[in-house]
Amino acid sequence: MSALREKPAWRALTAHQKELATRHLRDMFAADPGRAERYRAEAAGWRLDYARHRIDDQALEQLFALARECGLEARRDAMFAGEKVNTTEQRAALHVALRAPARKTIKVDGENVVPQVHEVLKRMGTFAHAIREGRWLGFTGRPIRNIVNVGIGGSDLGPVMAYEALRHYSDRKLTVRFVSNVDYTDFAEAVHDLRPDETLFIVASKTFTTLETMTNAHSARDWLMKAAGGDKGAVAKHFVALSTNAKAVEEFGISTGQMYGFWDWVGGRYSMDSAIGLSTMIAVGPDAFAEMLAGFHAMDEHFRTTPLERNLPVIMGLLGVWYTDFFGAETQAVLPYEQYLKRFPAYLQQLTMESNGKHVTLGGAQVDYATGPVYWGEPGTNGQHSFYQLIHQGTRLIPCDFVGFGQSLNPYGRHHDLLLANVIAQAEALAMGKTLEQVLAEGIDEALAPHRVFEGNRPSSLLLAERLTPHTLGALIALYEHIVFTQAAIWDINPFDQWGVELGKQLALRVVDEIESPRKALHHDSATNAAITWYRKARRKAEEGAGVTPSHQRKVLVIDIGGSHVKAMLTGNKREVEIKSNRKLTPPEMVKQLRAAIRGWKYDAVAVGYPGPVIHERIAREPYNLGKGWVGFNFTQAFGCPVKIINDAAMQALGSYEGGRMLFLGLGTGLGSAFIVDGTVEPMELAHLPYKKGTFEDYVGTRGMKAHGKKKWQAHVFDVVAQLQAALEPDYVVLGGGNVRHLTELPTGARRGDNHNAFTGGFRLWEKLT
Ligand SMILES: O=P(O)(O)OC[C@H]1O[C@](O)(CO)[C@@H](O)[C@@H]1O
Repeated sequence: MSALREKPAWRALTAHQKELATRHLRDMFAADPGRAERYRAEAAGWRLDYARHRIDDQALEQLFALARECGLEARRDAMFAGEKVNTTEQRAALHVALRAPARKTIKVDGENVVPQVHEVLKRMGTFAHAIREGRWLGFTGRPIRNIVNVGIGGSDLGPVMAYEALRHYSDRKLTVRFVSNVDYTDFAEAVHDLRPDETLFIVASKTFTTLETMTNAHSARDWLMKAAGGDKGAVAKHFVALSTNAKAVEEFGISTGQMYGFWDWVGGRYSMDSAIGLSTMIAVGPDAFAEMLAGFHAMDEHFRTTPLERNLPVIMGLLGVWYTDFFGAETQAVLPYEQYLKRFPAYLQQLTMESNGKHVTLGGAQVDYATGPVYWGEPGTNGQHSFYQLIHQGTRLIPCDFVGFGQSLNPYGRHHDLLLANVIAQAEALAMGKTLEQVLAEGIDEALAPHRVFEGNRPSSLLLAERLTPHTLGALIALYEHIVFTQAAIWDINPFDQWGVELGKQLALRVVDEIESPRKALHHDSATNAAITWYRKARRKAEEGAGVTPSHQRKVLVIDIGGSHVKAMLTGNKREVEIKSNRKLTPPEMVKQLRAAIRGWKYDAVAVGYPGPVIHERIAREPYNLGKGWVGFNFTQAFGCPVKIINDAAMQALGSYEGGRMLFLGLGTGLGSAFIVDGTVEPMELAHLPYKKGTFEDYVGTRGMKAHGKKKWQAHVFDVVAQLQAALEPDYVVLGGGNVRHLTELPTGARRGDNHNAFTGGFRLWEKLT
């Protein structure tokens, strides 16, 4: 049995629950006139009424004892002190530092992080003012009016929720939208009525690698480029990034001057008050954003300093544990009676379920008790006409959190009275119910009476604040963050990691590759294989319907760009065409000359092997041995058909690939490299790794051959291959590139490549449908 179940308080609670399970809230209220007053607590503008819970003083005492036995206070203090409480990622979880006043000191690894936080907030404020005052201009000189936040999970849900919640306070001249889903419909609908020259994209991603966000960000850039006629300068005016990954942001083409950073000690779902909140700040202004942070901080301080017995997050967290572990409740409903909070339940789903959906303890042991419940909800009163039936008369116990405000932000007639009357009445109806006697006394027919009975005894919290303001919103969010923390402390789980999202992500990458390579054999379970096969067919049908050439009939023009020549070949055509290249060759010039050289060739798609880094099929850096203008060049427009770009070594590697784990090394002027594992190509930049007194390239590139002579060069090639074999453990190595012909023999485990394989690689690239 787990240590938790052995704790005295846990045992006492188990016993006491048996007693309380038989008692009705009706009776508890009747027997205890002071109940409502005693079971009420306040903090940071919020009033928590928890009298309608199936508890008594003894249950509460034991719950607080449990919290103490589980070391809640020490765990909380460790979090606030910047200790690495996220143990599986060896990180602090210091979202509380994001809203700490400038005078505070909070250290991570000995460094006070509060000044950095305020530095970023200041920069965000300057930028937000520039947008709000119409001083930030788009590529045609028109002011930015549209803000599109591109992010997902914590980089979307928090900003959307806060924008919706604070819409009343927002600048109505601005249009603020959010794109998260990899479904292109999300993007298409978000921008369909927007002018590109008035639109700012905020690419929000902690890691800047998230598939959905990067896919949408690239589509956003294409959308802008199309309108800006390929003018790359437009990116600087229309894109900012919110991230911890400066390198990836730069590779995408956003300068660090337009990046607002945060830190690895901010978890994605705890980040809406970091730079990730830029869209919120632009919408409501830096002052209101600061007010929201003050609300967060007020609740943080309450959680940090108030005794457990009067501590809102602790009380609510423990009540959640009470129902989850002692009453077997599976879910928790959150029901805001405030239309502006319509996205609050969705936001809470990530906060609570990504945090506490865990099955092992901090020490890695399987738990033998239930952890995080399913959070769900909708704004009232809408839910009343939908799922409340089940809460009132169904067979499940569903604790509810009702949220309401004393004043409406849009007062009119009786609307707010009706709204508040409903939330109060729902809490009462759930707790008190209606007995058979009461039903019969109303003159209801006996046969019908059982259908009209409400068992009652359904628990709920009623959270009330005077008015929805940035401050009360901040405090409300912090309240739930700390509820989650309290529960994690009891359950002895890590609320700050999210390994559970990884497997699906990995498999999706494998499946997408199989979908796009329709000839690839499938080795999943039979149901997965059948689903992929079904979709491959649907996809082909859609392509045929859209008049797109199906992959098996497609004619591909492959272009292999090198420092001295650009070579091209067409599907089904053995003839290779080449033009000269040099240090001045620009992409428009190359396209012009090449088109002249291949006049009469008909193709549906182009594959380009580019001598430099290519990330997500986009050129990431200008080439060393050619002219300028390659980054961001619109090849699709230039060739009038879809174009795929890949690193040149990776293209040759793909053409040389015969399955398994293959390391490819291109021995030429430099050293090209790529690794392919089970069909997935990973371009590499091994050339510049340190080797002897220089780098690999210095010894095995043409320069190395010239400096040391062919014999020594060959010895260096053998040595480099041996080192890489030891490090990467490929099944085989393919040595390609122009200089491979100078090798008199080959290292063990190596095969000779063929430059022609570059073309095969280009054709293979298009075997994957787009
Ligand atoms: O901000 P990022 O790095 O794009 O991540 C987005 C989301 O993806 C997750 O890592 C997993 O779904 C979330 O925790 C996070 O909020």
